[in-house]
Amino acid sequence: MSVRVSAMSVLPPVRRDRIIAQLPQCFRKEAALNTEDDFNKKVKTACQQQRTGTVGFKISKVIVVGDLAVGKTCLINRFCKDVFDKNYKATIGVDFEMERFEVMGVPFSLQLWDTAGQERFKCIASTYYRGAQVVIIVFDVNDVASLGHVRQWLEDALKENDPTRVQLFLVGTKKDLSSPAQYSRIEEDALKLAQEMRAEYWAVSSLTGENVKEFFFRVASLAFETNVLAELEKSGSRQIGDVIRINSASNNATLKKKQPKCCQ
Ligand SMILES: Nc1nc2c(ncn2[C@@H]2O[C@H](COP(=O)(O)OP(=O)(O)OP(=O)(O)O)[C@@H](O)[C@H]2O)c(=O)[nH]1
Ligand SMILES: [Mg+2]
Repeated sequence: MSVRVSAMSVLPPVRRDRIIAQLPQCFRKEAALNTEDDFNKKVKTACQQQRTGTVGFKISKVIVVGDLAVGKTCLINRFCKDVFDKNYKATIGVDFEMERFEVMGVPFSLQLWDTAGQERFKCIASTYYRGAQVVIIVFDVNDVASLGHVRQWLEDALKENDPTRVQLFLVGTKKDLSSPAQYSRIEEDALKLAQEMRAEYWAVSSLTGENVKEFFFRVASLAFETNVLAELEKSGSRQIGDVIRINSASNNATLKKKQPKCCQ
C-alpha cells in the first residue's frame, strides 16, 4: 500500500550533534576534493528554498574498504556509537550502519557499508560495492604495506562503479600509535598517492577520536553537495516538491542488507 506522508512526520529529529550548518574544512589542502570556504551557492539557495529533491530521504551509499585490521570497523564505531574496542574482531562479509545528518536544514543520510579486509571474505564484500557514491579507502599509518595495497582496493571498488562519479577519500588510521617523525614520513607518501588518485586525505585515531567526527562531517557535506547538485541538474527548472511517495514495503527493503546476485 502506498501512503502519502510528509517526510518530516515519519522520522524522529536528527541528533543535535549531527547538524551541519557550514562546510567543514579539508584536512590537507594538497589533497582535498575541494578547498572552498563555503557550500556551493546553488546548493545553498536550494536548501534555503527547500528545493533539494527527495527531502528527508536523501541518502548516499558509502563503502569503506582496505586491508584487514587497519581499523575500518573501529572508525565507523567511533563515529556512529562513540565506542572503541581494542580487541580485533574481523568483519565477516559486510556490516551496515545508517547515520543521519541535517545539512543546511535538510535531512541527509549516509549508508555506511563496512567491508571485510580479509581475503577470504573479499568475494562476498565486493558484491556490495555497486552504487557507491563515496569510496573510503583505509590504511594504517604504521603499516606501509597497507598503504601499498590502496591502489588495488581502488581498482576493485571502481570496477563496480562509475569512476567519474565516485568521491574518493584516503584515510590513515591509528595515528595515536605513531611518533610525529614516523607519521610525517608516511604522510608524505600518502599525500602523493591521494593526489594521484584524486582522493581527499585524512589521518585519524579511533582510539582517541582525533579527527573522526571532522572526517565524517566532511564526507557527509561533500556527498550532500554532490547529491543536491545532481538533483538540481536532473530536474532543471522543474520544481521538486517536499512531499514524496513512500511505499511502506519497498522502504523497509532498502534498509535490509542486499542479497548477493547469486542468492536472488
Ligand atoms: N591504537 C589504535 N588501535 C586501533 C585503532 N583503530 C583500530 N585499532 C585496532 O586495530 C584492530 C583492528 O581494527 P578493526 O577496526 O577491527 O579493523 P578492520 O579494518 O575492520 O578489520 P577487518 O574487519 O578484518 O577488515 C583492533 O584491535 C583495533 O582495536 C586506532 O585508531 N588506534
Ligand atoms: Mg572490520
